[in-house]
Amino acid sequence: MLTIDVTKQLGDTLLQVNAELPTYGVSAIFGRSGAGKTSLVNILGGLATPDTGRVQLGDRVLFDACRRINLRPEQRGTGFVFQDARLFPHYSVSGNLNYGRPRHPTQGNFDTVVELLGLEKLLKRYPAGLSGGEKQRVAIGRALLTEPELLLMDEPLASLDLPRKKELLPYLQRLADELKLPIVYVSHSLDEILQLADHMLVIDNGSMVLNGPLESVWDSPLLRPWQSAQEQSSLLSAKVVNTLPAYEMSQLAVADGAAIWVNQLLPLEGQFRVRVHSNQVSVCRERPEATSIRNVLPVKLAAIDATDSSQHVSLKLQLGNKVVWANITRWALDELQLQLGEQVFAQIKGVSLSAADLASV
Ligand SMILES: Nc1ncnc2c1ncn2[C@@H]1O[C@H](COP(=O)(O)OP(=O)(O)OP(=O)(O)O)[C@@H](O)[C@H]1O
Repeated sequence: MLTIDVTKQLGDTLLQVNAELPTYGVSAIFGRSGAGKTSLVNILGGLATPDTGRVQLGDRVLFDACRRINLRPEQRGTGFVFQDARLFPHYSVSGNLNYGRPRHPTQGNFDTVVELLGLEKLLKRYPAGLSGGEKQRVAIGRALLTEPELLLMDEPLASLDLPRKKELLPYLQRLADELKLPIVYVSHSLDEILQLADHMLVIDNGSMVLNGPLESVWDSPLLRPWQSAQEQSSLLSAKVVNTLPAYEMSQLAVADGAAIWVNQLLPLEGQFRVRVHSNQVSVCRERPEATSIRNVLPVKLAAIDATDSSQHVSLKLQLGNKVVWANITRWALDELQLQLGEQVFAQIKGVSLSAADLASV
């Protein structure tokens, strides 16, 4: 576990976080601009000192105010990747990668990292001739080659334009899948978090609001204020149980006895997280016949929540042991006279589930 129990006064904002993060996979730190995300990762890496509290990675105490322990950044075994790559301009890519490596590096590690980040062809080049995405790959490689026990990434995609973001994301996914190294990943993009994270900590105005496995945090009503109506969604873990190659469709089992079709051809047995946009879910009292919609699922109406729009409500639909949210108009709610606990049918358009809504796990 990475145990964080700290406070720090930041101007008018009091940063106050008491959380445990897993020591595997990617833990996202999410929040608005100015929430305290960077201050928190700086505390983890030893670049900022908390006023009170403790930070412990496994059985190593990195900071303890009471015991006056405060390991220096280089003693903590943490690698840093910032928004901007911060490469040394006068060193080649190879020189940058070798900077900060341990005196007795793990054999084969250099080649593994170079391969993982696709840096083979860049080794002799200099930072001035690299694209933003290439520079970030070198910065990530340099951080990994210090052989850290924890990798801290502070919005590594933030300074890149959309095509570069798309180019770098698969490398980050590979890192997340292949490295046995905990990664703390700061982001204000739920799209990025969906693709990369297993765990999520949400900070608002310095205070921790949510912390837990991605699906449970995603499902929390407390996350709603961060999502516009278009962004509201449910996250379901799912296994591919059937495919129709001729139509490039795959069926994912999302809950006990419930499966949905998506318009992507995915590997059988593959494990995915699928995001279902609440605006793409509608409800019917009776099972529709002869419909073009591929996904018609029996669900139970568990709650009717107000939204920040006077025209819409959010329906919490129990699908086996999972939850799917649907946004419908108040008009439809009144006309259908839906009752809590009632069984209805949820319709989800298969074509509404794009590649960006699927993340392999
Ligand atoms: N050393 C400091 N002294 C005073 N105020 C600070 C200090 N460091 C940060 N702050 C303030 O604390 C708040 C949190 O800053 P921080 O950079 O951690 O937020 P953030 O969530 O990373 O924001 P962004 O997403 O914009 O990078 C901000 O209001 C910032 O102005």
